[in-house]
Amino acid sequence: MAFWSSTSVFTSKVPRKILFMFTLSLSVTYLFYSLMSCYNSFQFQENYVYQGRLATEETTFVTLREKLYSTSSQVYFDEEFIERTATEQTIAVSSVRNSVGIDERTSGWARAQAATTSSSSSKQEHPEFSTTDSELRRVVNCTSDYGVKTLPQAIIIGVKKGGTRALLEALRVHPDVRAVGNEPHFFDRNYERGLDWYRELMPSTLEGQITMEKTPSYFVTNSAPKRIHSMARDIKLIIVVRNPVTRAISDYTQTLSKRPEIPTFEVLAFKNRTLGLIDASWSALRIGIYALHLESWMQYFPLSQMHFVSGERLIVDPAGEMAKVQDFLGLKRIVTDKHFYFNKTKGFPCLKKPEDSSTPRCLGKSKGRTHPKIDPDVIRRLHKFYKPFNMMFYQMTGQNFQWELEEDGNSPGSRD
Ligand SMILES: Nc1ncnc2c1ncn2[C@@H]1O[C@H](COP(=O)(O)OS(=O)(=O)O)[C@@H](OP(=O)(O)O)[C@H]1O
Repeated sequence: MAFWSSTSVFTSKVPRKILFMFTLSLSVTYLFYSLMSCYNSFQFQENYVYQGRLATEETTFVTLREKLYSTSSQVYFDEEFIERTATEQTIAVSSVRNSVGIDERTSGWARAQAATTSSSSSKQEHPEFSTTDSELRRVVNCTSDYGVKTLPQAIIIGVKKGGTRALLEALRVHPDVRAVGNEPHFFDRNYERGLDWYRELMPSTLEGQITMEKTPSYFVTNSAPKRIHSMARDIKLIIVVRNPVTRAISDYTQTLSKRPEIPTFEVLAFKNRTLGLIDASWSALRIGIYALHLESWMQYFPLSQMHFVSGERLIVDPAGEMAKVQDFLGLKRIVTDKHFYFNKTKGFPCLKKPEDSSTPRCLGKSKGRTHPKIDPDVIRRLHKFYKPFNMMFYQMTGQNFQWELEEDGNSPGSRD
């Protein structure tokens, strides 16, 4: 009672103006602390980045971005994990899943989408995201809307089974690269959906970041060069090439894993085996006639806008190939040998995991399949078949990929 009477005396004596100022200052203080809390989350996030990966680098805006996105790149690298988890790019998945031709990745993505109700809940399933620290969760909310969606400035256009996934996932480690996780197939299967649809699939980027995608079938799609050129004549094109014989076997192995009833490689490779007539219309063989496909691209793009990655070297020297790709894209050489290690079980290089994570960063089971044993005579004949086309390709690109030295078919990455 005494309290109430003294309060009313106080309010009657203190001018309303002062009371108003007092309330206002309280509100401003509250707002200030709220903002500070969000800012602290950023700081927490930054420290979190550099403890594990780039401890020697200065903490800059670029490196902050790296962590903001590095969690997603690491998640996408493991395709089994993709099947269980939808991450920030679920938007892309939901738009694409009904339209994109179903390959093993896409179906995995679709399952992930169906299995999860929201990206934030799925993030919590992952050890990286399962922290109970509310600060970390808040920073995700504070920053998830940053950036704008732009059409890609660089595309990995081929080749199927060349090592395109390994390249894209290694590139995604770079803080200035943001890429779509799955294959949009815009310029071959979804072109009628329009550029706005395509742009919507892209992840948001901040200034200075490159938007990328990979769809290996573009390289062998007749209409793709013209379509891509009409979207962006200055686009950068990356093509990962691999010994066409090994590539064909890899392609066949993939089909065989889905349809075990198909004829043998030896049967499919020939129109008439006795006459030695190779069936170049079989897509597994046709894709490997690189010179033929490259010709269509050269009608629209100068060679200076194309970069050829050796699929073989990407396995034996991933850092070396990454240095050249980063140079081509005008990026700082941030992805280096310290990001890779050779995983003996997998038989391939994998990305090093951050110190605080137990998540493996090797590609999933659909990469690095054991190839069936192919008759050595067929392999010899295929090498002979490809030789002139390979020579032409070396001439066109000014690069010798030395596939003629691998006549036994045992090139890097072939698990025969
Ligand atoms: N680091 C690493 N890990 C696993 N696999 C690797 C890696 N680097 C290159 N490769 C080779 O990539 C081949 C698959 O190529 P793509 O990713 O282009 O295939 S796809 O077109 O997207 O289906 C795949 O072919 P196969 O070995 O025949 O499965 C691999 O040889």
